Amino acid sequence: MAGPAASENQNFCFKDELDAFKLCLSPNKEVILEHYLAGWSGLVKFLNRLGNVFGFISKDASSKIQILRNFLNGESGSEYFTVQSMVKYELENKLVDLKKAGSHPESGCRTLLRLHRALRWLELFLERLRTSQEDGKTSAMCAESYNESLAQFHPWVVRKAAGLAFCMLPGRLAFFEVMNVGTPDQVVAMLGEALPVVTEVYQITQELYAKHDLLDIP
Ligand SMILES: CCCCCCCCCCCCC/C=C/[C@@H](O)[C@H](COP(=O)(O)O)NC(=O)CCCCCCCCCCCCCCC
Repeated sequence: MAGPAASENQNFCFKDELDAFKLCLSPNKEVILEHYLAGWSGLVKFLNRLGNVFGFISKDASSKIQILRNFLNGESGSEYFTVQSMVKYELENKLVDLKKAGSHPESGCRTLLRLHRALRWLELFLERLRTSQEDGKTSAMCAESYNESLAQFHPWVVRKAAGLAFCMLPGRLAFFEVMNVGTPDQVVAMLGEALPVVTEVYQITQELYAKHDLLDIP
């Protein structure tokens, strides 16, 4: 947005947040955890701008980001440089509860899997947003994306709460304004650029987790 509104919104632009996901792929296509978490932090920041009703969602995401940051800043931090090195390290050292929750209820692998599943929701939602018509309903786009992805991993009460929260989402134009990227055309163009990156990060992680049989860890 040009003019005075731009300065009010100065310290937030959705494009910067998605750029973190661009940074998170290393030259040999490994996922750099620090940037992956920066990407998620940006999304949480955006969610907080949408209002308090999303607080229970952003709290859960923040606490998972924090768990992973603690590993990254901890004494074995270098093992957590990429998602690939994290998986290798935690599996080799038996730091993951693979079948049922036991002595490692908050492993890096388990925690990242929750964010990874949410990234699929993001991918579906952004694609709907990108291709939506002027009168498109963000709440419906959000609910459809959720039902096709994350919902299958959530118990009834979480699905119910999420469904109620989605109803509070602003309409398409107001939503674009919160993103603070520019005109609707510019938002659509930005989404078109950002989506392939989100997709690639998702797919690389998905293949890694599938290869190690980690997609169902409790
Ligand atoms: C724009 C609207 C945002 C809607 C967000 C859609 C996702 C809805 C997720 C509802 C999660 C409810 C909170 C509870 C979750 C946990 O139970 C559950 C399982 O964890 P556990 O195994 O440790 O118990 N946690 C999760 O599945 C992780 C959820 C992480 C959600 C992160 C959502 C960030 C949303 C960022 C919005 C960005 C929108 C960008 C659009 C341009």
